[in-house]
Amino acid sequence: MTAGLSLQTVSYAFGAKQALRDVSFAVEPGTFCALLGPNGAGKSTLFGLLTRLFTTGQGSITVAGHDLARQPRAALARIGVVFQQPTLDLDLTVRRNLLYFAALHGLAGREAETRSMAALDRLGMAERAGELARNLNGGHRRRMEIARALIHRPAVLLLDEPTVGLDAAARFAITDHVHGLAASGLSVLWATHLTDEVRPADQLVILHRGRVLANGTAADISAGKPLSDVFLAKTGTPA
Ligand SMILES: Nc1ncnc2c1ncn2[C@@H]1O[C@H](COP(=O)(O)OP(=O)(O)OP(=O)(O)O)[C@@H](O)[C@H]1O
Repeated sequence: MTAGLSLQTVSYAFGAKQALRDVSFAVEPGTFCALLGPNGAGKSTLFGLLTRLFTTGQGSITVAGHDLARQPRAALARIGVVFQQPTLDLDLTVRRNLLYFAALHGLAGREAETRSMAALDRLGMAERAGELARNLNGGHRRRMEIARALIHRPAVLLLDEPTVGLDAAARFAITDHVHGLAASGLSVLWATHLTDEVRPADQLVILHRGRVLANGTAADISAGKPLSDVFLAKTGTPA
């Protein structure tokens, strides 16, 4: 069992539509894992299961050693999530947004303040703490959401296509920051359909039609070829 994230033979169906089939992989602490799949591959369904938006009786998921079905509170307490759709209060300052989230985790006073500022600092956002969220550009709003997801000190960070809608510079900055978070010990699961967000040393899980087609380091899977070519060959779909 890993201290990070582990899935064993996880399946899920929406009625007759099988969205995930026997999905198994683990993300160790200190690892950036890119979950690469075309639209409809099952990435959002997987995130729904990891956050208990849905539950399944097929297979098991553990987070930092806690079984998600049997110890959901303990498991969810170790997960930080950045959803595809932004969920910020634009009329509050950056700092207030984080403090509200800290309160949801039972943190208040100086502890909440210290953790919020530390999380902002990790994302290079400390000097923006007093600004209204509305006045930030898309990249900085995303960074703020990532900072917010770190306040309760999760072991596992989930990000569902976090760079959608951002320009190239903001995409690069965020990808870089999150690689840094993985290097500092987090297990990061980063869902994307963009091969250029994956680095050779990253763990790569290719998901297609609900199945894991490959799981290894990106360098091993691409074997010297462009990852987009490998992806096309494996899935029949351009990345
Ligand atoms: N509520 C639902 N009811 C029925 N089928 C669904 C539902 N949600 C998703 N699906 C189907 O399950 C499969 C996996 O969808 P999912 O949204 O998880 O893929 P995805 O990889 O996240 O794609 P995207 O990048 O478009 O969000 C798809 O075939 C999709 O049509």
